Amino acid sequence: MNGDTRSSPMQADTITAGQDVAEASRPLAIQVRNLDFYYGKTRALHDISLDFPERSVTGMIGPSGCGKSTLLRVLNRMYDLYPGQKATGEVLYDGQNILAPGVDLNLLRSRIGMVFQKPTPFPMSIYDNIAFGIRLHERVSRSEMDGRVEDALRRVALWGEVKDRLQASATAMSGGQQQRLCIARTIATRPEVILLDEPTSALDPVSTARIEELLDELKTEFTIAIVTHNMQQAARCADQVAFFYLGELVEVDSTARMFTNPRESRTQDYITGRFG
Ligand SMILES: Nc1ncnc2c1ncn2[C@@H]1O[C@H](COP(=O)(O)OP(=O)(O)OP(=O)(O)O)[C@@H](O)[C@H]1O
Repeated sequence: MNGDTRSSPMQADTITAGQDVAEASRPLAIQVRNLDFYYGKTRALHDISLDFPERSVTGMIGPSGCGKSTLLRVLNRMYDLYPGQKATGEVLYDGQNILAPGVDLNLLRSRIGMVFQKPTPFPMSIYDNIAFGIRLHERVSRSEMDGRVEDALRRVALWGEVKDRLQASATAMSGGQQQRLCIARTIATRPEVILLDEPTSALDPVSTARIEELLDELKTEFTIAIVTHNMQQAARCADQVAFFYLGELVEVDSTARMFTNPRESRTQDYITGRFG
């Protein structure tokens, strides 16, 4: 994994079954190939192959327990923190299979950042929440750090709200502010990919709308994968949508096609609310 991966050499020369041709013409940030995932002996993902085009939003939908979060946690090897969990197959990122031994996991997680369902600010100041991740990976001067913190907070439209209280505790912020802070913390380390696991499910509609607007801006620079239970959110935010069912990827296609003319009856049933 080297410095700038924005000009990834990977192209969608092999189009994953069902993947939309327009999406497939973009360079790819991540290619998942024949991925299986096990919690102990239980197989939670079955032979998943899915492309994540660069600088676009991939929405991951499906009923509870179908494996969406599991896949997200594979993409930055978060599962490695838990014994007994195992992934086989390939996840190609920056020309490398990140499931292989010897991958620098700290570096990987700084390149593929993650935002969780519940806002998880560290119990420290707003400033230090952002600075913490940067300090883990880089040595920067105080003035550069000030600039990086300001930039990250501006990107998530928080700067105006917090610039006069950067030393206040992050845990005293509202839920919506905390989630934007967590996104700022993630982008401050300059990742290429941002994984979001139901990032707005604990937020009110106004905070949700702000995060969705933010995603629209962030996708000009970052590759985004978002797990959501909210069909409207997937329709509003995603460029392509992947539908999972019982650990399998049923289909993936452009958002427009997925919500108007899905190929599979299971997808149709799910998006029209017949189950899940
Ligand atoms: N730590 C774990 N140990 C054992 N099985 C697990 C664990 N975490 C998840 N599973 C199982 O793996 C499957 C996929 O779970 P996962 O959380 O990925 O689904 P999901 O689609 O994200 O669900 P939800 O929408 O409810 O968050 C489920 O059958 C779940 O019970």
